[in-house]
Amino acid sequence: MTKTKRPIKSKAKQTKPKVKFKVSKRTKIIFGSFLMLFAIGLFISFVSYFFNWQADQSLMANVLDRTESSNNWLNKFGAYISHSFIYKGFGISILSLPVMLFFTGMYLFLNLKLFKLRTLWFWGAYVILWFSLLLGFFASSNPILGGVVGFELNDFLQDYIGKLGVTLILIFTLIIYLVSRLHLTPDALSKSYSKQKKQVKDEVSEVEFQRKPTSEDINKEVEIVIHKNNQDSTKELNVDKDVEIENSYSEKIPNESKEEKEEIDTKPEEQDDVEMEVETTEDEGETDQLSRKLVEDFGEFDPTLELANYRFPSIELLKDYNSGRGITIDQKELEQNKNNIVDTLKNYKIEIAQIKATVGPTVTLYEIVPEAGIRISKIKNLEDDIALSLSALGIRIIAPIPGRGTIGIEVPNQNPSVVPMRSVVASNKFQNAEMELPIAMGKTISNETYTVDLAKMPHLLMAGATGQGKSVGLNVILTSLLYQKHPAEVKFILVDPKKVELTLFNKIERHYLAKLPDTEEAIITDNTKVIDTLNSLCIEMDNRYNLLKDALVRNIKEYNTKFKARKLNPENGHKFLPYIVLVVDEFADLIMTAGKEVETPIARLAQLARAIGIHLIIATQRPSVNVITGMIKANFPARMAFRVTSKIDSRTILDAGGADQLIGRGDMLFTQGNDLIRLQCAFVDTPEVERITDFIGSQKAYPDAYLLPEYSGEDSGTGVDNDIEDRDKLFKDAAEVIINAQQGSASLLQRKLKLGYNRAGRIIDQLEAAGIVGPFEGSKARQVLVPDFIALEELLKNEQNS
Ligand SMILES: Nc1ncnc2c1ncn2[C@@H]1O[C@H](COP(=O)(O)OP(=O)(O)OP(=O)(O)O)[C@@H](O)[C@H]1O
Repeated sequence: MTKTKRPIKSKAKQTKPKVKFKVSKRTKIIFGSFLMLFAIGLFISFVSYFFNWQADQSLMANVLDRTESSNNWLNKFGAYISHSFIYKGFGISILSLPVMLFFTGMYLFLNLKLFKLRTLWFWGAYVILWFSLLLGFFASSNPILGGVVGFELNDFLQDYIGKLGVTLILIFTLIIYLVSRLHLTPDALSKSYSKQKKQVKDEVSEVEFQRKPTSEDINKEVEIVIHKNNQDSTKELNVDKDVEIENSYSEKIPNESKEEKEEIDTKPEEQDDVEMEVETTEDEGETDQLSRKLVEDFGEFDPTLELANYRFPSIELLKDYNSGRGITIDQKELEQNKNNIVDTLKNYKIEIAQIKATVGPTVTLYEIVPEAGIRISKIKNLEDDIALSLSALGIRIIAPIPGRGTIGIEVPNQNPSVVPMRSVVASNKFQNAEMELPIAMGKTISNETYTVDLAKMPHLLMAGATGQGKSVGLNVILTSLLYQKHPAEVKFILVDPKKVELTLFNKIERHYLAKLPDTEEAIITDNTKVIDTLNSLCIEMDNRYNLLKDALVRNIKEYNTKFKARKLNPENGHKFLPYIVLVVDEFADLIMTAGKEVETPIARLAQLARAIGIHLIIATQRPSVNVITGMIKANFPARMAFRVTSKIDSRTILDAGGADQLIGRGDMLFTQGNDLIRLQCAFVDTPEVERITDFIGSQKAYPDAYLLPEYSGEDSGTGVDNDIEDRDKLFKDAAEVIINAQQGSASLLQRKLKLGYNRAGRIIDQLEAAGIVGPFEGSKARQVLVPDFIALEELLKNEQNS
């Protein structure tokens, strides 16, 4: 996308340089050197004027007389020009003029970009005028300090606003200069103070470190290295520390010096070549400069600022089901199972070389290494016999375990332990997860917390027979996100045809939920609303793609980074984009009632929405092929299967058996497209979710839920029908806005009346039908056919009468 866009942009600019660079390089060098020399001459004559100005006063009347001479180092010319600029002009502040001229000359001489001089000249003139006014105010008796301009200006101003007024003007204009030119805001001052303090501190501590590393330093070192590099030994520390210091050093400096470096790098190129490349860099330079300046002034854009005081729910809101008890290992049970497995296999003449057990929360994995020459398929076929001999449900044989070279037999524990949500949320793995949308799903068979990134999945299909843990699973996903993501960063769209499962999330509507404009409830329980919402989400997707295209980025992460760095202008429609997670409970129900109408937008979203941060989670009790169609399945690589009732269902959801042999209560199989992992889903109960949503709901919220674009069905939007009854409520307001601005555009209505794109478009159509705006004219705004409000009133009155 980037590659194709750039040439177009530069092509458009190709016409410009021809006009801009008409002055040849040679002319520039000649003119530049003239300016520099002239500036030097001017400076010399100004300086010498200060010593001779009184003597030269009398000379001014007959400058052209050859017999007269002046003490000015540039003789009569110097005396005359200095007199005009200093005495009759701006006083000593005019000394800046030769400096500015010199720089201009230098820029021309070196063929640098002249646009940078605009600021120099503007602020140079500002300084000259300000000093002239200041010196005219304080030193009016000495005419060469403030010059005639300074004196007269003071005189003029004092006649109207008095001395105090002039003083205030001087102070105010000084503030303007300090803030706008030197960026000296109180914030910046305190920042630079603390930065300097930190730098001094760092230097001191570095010196101390080099002199004599204390034990504390070494500890710190260990921490840092472990953080960066997971598998290191203490011996390597010193080496790593060096790397560390170097890294931080080179990380610290560049931000500013990078700029310089870039400039230095580009210089030689610029001198040699005035073609396209020069233009492109100039363009980028300008945007970069502007965004850098904005970031310097205001810092990076912080999407969480509107709810800056938002507090994340604390872990205390979750219950500790095991209250300190870990997984209990029943040695007797382990021994018994082992013997049973060995004996059963022996009955079929399968000798075992080695056996090892890993105890998980719900199942124990026995890994066996059979004697050489035993066929794996033979063991696989004994699944039922082993189950019988162990008299246990839910035995699963994994032959072989990928990557381990062993055969696994999963045997359910007699006393399975619950995996509390609290324990997974508190785990380091989840807390330090560097993921966009981290989810703490539960624990693996080896009792490790299992976290996944929803953004990477990118969509999840969830199935399980009734009562096997789907709703708990959905709550685990949602609460994981609530524990990690600020309301500005993620929004949920919840579809709950059962009307009971997700209602608790109603309380966080204005924090975390997204909904269609003009709807009361954010949680969707009505199937027709689902269709509207899905279509609206498709519009949101298209809008987001346009924004991404415009920003020349490939995905939402890059887009948001660019937006935070203030490189995207909000006035062009750019905004921080939160992730959107659509959760559909009971998908089968939806497909039964709405069929294709739901399937098409879901499939479309699933195919395209990953890059723009829309992720789908679909849960169903009945994973039959008419519910999870091929089209849907192909676009949902991540699957989460709780216990299902038949092998066929397991195949539909996982493309493999196994889900029918799970033991329920959160026991599940999870795949992201490759390996199947058996997990025990974390458990979060309704009262816990309620506590979390209460906690969030009691805090300050946004004025409304995140509004999705309006979608109003297929029959609206395009037809131009002048039916007064059917007109939008805001029709008249919209007409007034359009007439006031004399510009017929939907985006104007969107901005002024805060409408969705579709609604604004529909109103424009109605305005066209009513004869208030003209027809669509491509990229141009529509013509406004009504000149003023009186004409509008008349038109509307006539309509009503007719
Ligand atoms: N991860 C888990 N750990 C322990 N127990 C669980 C877990 N998940 C579910 N359970 C138990 O199973 C019960 C039913 O779970 P859940 O309500 O999630 O089922 P479901 O699949 O949503 O059923 P339905 O489709 O009928 O709504 C829970 O009340 C709980 O007792």
